Amino acid sequence: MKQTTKPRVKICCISSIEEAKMAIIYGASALGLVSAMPSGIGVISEELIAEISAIVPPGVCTFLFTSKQDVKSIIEQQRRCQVNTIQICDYLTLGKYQDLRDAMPGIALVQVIHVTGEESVKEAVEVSPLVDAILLDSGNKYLPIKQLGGTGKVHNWDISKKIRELVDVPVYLAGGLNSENVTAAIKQVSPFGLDICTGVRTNNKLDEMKLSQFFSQIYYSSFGVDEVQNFRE
Ligand SMILES: O=C(O)c1ccccc1NCC(=O)[C@H](O)[C@H](O)COP(=O)(O)O
Repeated sequence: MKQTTKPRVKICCISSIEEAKMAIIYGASALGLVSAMPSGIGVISEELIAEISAIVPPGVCTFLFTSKQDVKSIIEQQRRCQVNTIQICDYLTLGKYQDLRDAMPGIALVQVIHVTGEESVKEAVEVSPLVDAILLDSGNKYLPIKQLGGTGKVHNWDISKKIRELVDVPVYLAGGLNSENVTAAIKQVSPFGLDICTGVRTNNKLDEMKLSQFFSQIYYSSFGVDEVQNFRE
């Protein structure tokens, strides 16, 4: 996928209608709604996910983060939560992506790849034709208690860049982003989208000042990028 000079922004770990409204006002193009996970601080109930999802205006995507690995449970979860995008944070063990597509036409599928090393490149390239987007994060699904996101940690962006260049679907970059490193992230990886949780929060609550700084930084980062011509070709 070609580089993106002005990335979309997904604000994650949304935990109330007020947080959703704040993120949208500042310019979020997507909201991340985290359902049951083996670890992490961003989890909310499916009832609350459905409530938040219901007030999101057209043009803003609602991502359901799921740790479920079988398609039947994922389909049931989407029906309960009424989101328009499913973010699969682990890998599928029962069923196929096509089963999800058949059961949920119009619902976008995003597969998370936790970037742990060069092996992540193969993983991303193999899964990319089956999904609508890839999200590169810093979790570790091999730990005794899996970490599937919200780590606040940066991974190796050289690998992320390589993945972005090799796959034909949009790539979101996640993991430890904040207003201080986002310019470097955009320059180095040029992802389609940015995903942030910890970097815009204080004591687990969405922090308006950090949110504002993050969006301002992205706005300023998009000036002076000399690859715009490239993108237009
Ligand atoms: O935040 C959590 O508790 C969480 C747990 C398991 C999967 C996802 C989770 N959060 C949502 C995200 O995927 C984050 O937006 C992403 O990992 C980036 O997080 P951060 O490094 O904290 O910005």
